[in-house]
Amino acid sequence: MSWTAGVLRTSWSAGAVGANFLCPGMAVCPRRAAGILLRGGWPVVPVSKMATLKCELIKNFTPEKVSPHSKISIVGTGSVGMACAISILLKGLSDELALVDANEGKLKGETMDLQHGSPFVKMPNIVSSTDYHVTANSNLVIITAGARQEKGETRLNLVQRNVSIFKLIISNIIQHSPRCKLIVVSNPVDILTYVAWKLSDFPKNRVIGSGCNLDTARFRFFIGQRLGIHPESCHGWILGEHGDSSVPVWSGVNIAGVSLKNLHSDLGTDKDCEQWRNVHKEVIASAYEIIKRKGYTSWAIGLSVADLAETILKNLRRVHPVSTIIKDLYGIKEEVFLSVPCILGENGITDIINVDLNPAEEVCLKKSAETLWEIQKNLKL
Ligand SMILES: NC(=O)C1=CN([C@@H]2O[C@H](COP(=O)(O)OP(=O)(O)OC[C@H]3O[C@@H](n4cnc5c(N)ncnc54)[C@H](O)[C@@H]3O)[C@@H](O)[C@H]2O)C=CC1
Ligand SMILES: CC(=O)C(=O)O
Repeated sequence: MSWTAGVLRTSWSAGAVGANFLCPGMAVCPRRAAGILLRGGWPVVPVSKMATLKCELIKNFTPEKVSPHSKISIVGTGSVGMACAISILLKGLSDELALVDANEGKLKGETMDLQHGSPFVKMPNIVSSTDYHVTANSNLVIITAGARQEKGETRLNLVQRNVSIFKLIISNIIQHSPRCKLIVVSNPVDILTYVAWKLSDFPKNRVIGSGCNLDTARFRFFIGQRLGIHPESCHGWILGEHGDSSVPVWSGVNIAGVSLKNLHSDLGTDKDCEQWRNVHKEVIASAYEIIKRKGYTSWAIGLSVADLAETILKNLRRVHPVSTIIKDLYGIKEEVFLSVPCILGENGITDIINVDLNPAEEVCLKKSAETLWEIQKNLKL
């Protein structure tokens, strides 16, 4: 591990270690460089001693130039960013993970803490810096930086503070990774995905909001709780705005292809004697409840973002409810981002699944779009 030129780095390949600990060219035979001292915050040790042991242990075949093939960067190392980081590390999704945050002390602490877990994960490099050069050539950049809700505060209330932060972040990301895919997580996520799309000038397929991926996970969890079935086997979708005006698609809820609506026609309506619509109310209340109790939400969003990252990096073409521009769908005329089921792969969002919404669901979606547009149209980007 080393802290040089503002980058905190771990690196295990022969060439990279040589380059980090010694000067270029020394990886082949560090013995020659006896007497040169290490730089950058580390104890000054005569290189000859360390190099001798390394030379005894390792016969280097070829100096290795390391360039990551599947690099993920996370901007914002707060509760959400670190939950994303650990979930990605545990899945072994990328060969380099870069972390950026404005708070240098916290960034260093979080990076060191993750690096010390390296023996238990299969990712060679964990790097971090307050400078975005550390994110260079990322395949995927995940943005979790910004203000979070206080107890009882709505997501939409965060918009102005986080738009200002995004102006700085997006210009830096596109400078260093002009071909990356972006996953926006910071709230209000649908509006900030629009902001990221506008500021980056990226094609729409490469700007993805985590959107209702989390709401849908919560929906499946609560359905599973009621039925005593693992959430993985409970199928159902929440679409629209992440959070308060999200839309549950009751007609699509099924277990093993058996439609719950066919079994119980009042499902999701106020006439329902079992009040299944409370499941959706619980989904909406979840974030407020968790924030009241622990101050923030983190684990479920981290796991759900890692699931999106896996689909993208492995080009799995799985379908996820993520936020994308839905102008001209469902009669929506404005440039708003809302969640619909999208096919994801190495090019980001390649296709959208046409969901047959009933008139009431379509009205709800349009209402969300209007609410978001009312805020978006006044944003100064
Ligand atoms: N879309 C979703 O489903 C969810 C979204 N969120 C949102 O994620 C965001 C982050 O939440 P937490 O991690 O709990 O907040 P946090 O306060 O723990 O972390 C935010 C981090 O952003 C950093 N930051 C602030 N300005 C920055 C800048 N200009 N450049 C780089 N870093 C900067 C801060 O130093 C801090 O480390 C919030 O907007 C929250 O509402 C949270 C949970 C779920
Ligand atoms: C905070 C937030 O957006 C959530 O947990 O749903």
